[in-house]
Amino acid sequence: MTNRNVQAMDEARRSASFDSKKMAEAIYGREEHNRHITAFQRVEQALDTADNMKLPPCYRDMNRQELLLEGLRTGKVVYEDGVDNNCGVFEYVTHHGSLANASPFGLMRFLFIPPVKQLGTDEQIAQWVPLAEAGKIIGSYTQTELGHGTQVRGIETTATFDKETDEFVIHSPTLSSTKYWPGGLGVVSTHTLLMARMILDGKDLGVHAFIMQIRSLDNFKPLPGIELGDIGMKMAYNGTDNGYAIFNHVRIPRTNLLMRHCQVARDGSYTSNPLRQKLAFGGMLSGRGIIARAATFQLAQALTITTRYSVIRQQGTLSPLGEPTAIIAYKHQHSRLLSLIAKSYISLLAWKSANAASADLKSRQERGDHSTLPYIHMLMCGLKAWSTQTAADGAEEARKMCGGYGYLAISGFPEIAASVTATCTFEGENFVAKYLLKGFDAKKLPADMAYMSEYETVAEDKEVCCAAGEDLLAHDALQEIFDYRAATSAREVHEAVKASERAGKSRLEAENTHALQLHVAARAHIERFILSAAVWQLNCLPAATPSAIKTVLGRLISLFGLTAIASPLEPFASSFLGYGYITSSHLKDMQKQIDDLLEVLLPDAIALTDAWSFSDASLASALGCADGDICARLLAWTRQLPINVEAAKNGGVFKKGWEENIRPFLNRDLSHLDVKAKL
Ligand SMILES: Cc1cc2nc3c(=O)[nH]c(=O)nc-3n(C[C@H](O)[C@H](O)[C@H](O)COP(=O)(O)OP(=O)(O)OC[C@H]3O[C@@H](n4cnc5c(N)ncnc54)[C@H](O)[C@@H]3O)c2cc1C
Repeated sequence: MTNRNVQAMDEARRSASFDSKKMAEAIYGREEHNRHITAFQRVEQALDTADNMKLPPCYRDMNRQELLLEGLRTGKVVYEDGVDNNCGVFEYVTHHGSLANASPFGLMRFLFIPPVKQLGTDEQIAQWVPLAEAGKIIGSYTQTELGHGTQVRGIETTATFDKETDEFVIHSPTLSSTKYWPGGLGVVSTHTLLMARMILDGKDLGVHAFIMQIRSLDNFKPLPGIELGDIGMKMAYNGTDNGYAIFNHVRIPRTNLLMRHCQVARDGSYTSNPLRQKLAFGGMLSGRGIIARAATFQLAQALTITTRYSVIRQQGTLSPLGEPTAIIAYKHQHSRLLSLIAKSYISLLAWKSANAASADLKSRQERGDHSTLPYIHMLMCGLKAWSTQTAADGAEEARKMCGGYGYLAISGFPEIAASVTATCTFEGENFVAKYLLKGFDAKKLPADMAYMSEYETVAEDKEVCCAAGEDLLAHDALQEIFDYRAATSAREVHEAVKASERAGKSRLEAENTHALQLHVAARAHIERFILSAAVWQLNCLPAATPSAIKTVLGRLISLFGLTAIASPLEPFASSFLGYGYITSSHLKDMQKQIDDLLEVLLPDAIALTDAWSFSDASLASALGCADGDICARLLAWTRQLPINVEAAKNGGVFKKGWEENIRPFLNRDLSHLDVKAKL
């Protein structure tokens, strides 16, 4: 008997205008794609998750401790796979494609080794990095305190230098200085990279980074003077032990201060690079890039599940003959789906450009050139903020598009949506707005803001976009519209801030007064980067890339640009309308182009999500299996749920519930009431 769902999926796959494997090679690079596939296969074999008719272990009933044990089991397999096969695929993601800090070992390559390399001297790097890379120690990153999250400068934990013993004394002086949140800190890590205020001769020199051993490597007990614990269940990330720590005058060697950019000598004298603070937080740049990329993958996972589900799920009809219609055919469904698919691709392309710029900064810094640091800092903050917000909103939207089934744990959505939303929270600062204001305050606009000089005035500028009809699909035309919005909104808010300052407000107060306009200006500046970066990446594809791939990527870029401006569902669309550059006639034309693009891209939907190459096991979704046999999987997994297995053993009776509550409920004595009910 042919399976209708499998057949529908086959047809949807065959309708594509391009080969999804070739697309995968275009977005990942051929070698990386192969490495990615084989690494996931190896790990899924080792974790016994390759058989997709079996309920994935993450859906077993588990309490806090069992969830952590499962996180340790899987995290260990994944970390060891990386070491044994010299493979970097799982350095930043888990076997489910979440950001690596969802695993107890995941902070090591993400937020322990990179800052050590960035802030440590050559000897310190040689001492600590090989130990961490080989998994001989387990590292975490300890910054956030009960009283201090976003505001890192407020950190209260102290590291006071004791000249007598050549040691720093680490101490939590107040309740609010309790370290709270660090991944891996609660019960797993042996060492942590600690952010604490350095006190030398009674003088507070601000926040510095230290390496600190926190547990004995022999019996694993917290070292004397250290209280450690797990912070309990979270919305997601329950396979790892976000923890708390309180330090009571704990001594560490002076040489555990990371000393590439600052030094404390044996006699207690302090020297530092004037750029120390900027360089100290430079380690965060790569972290932000990693977060942005991981959030993009999680959005792509959610969209893969929803697209597959939408192809086989039939409800209602569009046919005059009353034949059932797959929900993907409904415009409301596929317009949201394809706009989000476009965003996921554009997000990855933009990340590639930002990552290249960040790598360029790194090599410049090795030659002592830090000139592009402020720009890259702004770029990474802005991209991270945009990608994580887009992914969190998009994953939630994708969940809703699967109706009630998207609300099931075994759909995979609760974990994806709840874990990707955390990426908006950590590394949360947004420097873009301040950067724009500084740019205008400077004598000459920085290079990345130079495009703004083409739009010198705000109120008097009555330019109107000259593109119309199909010309609005052109990337150049869209770029001009994005540039115009970014320039005018930045210039306008700068003038507003200046006016508030002239009226007697401090800069901080003025910025707070105009915070919403600043937010729009920051988003506009980042989105114009994102658009230009995506176009750049498209133009940089190797000449051998099939033209069908280039065509579809070009369409996704147009769809991204047009929907940002003209879709009624886009929250920032109105920001394009200022100063009459875009008129109602443009909007009408754009909506027509969007409609046409949606029709032409619809047959490519499955191939576009296949190209991300997520294995069934990594999606862990009964709705998202590649073959489309969704009903079979839903039912098989549902039957294997521990509650149903347990009931089946007792003839279909959920025994504990029956004995403890249901039977007493049904049999309760109602003789004191005048109740006539009798079976
Ligand atoms: C899953 C997860 C993992 C984490 N892992 C780690 C880790 O490994 N190590 C670690 O050290 N920490 C970790 N954290 C902590 C994380 O870095 C903090 O939660 C984050 O920095 C935000 O701080 P907060 O929670 O104190 O929020 P707050 O700073 O209190 O922010 C609350 C709200 O106020 C707003 N706000 C705050 N200050 C300002 C301002 N100046 N201007 C405008 N708005 C403002 C914020 O935008 C937010 O909306 C983790 C957090 C999560 C959720």
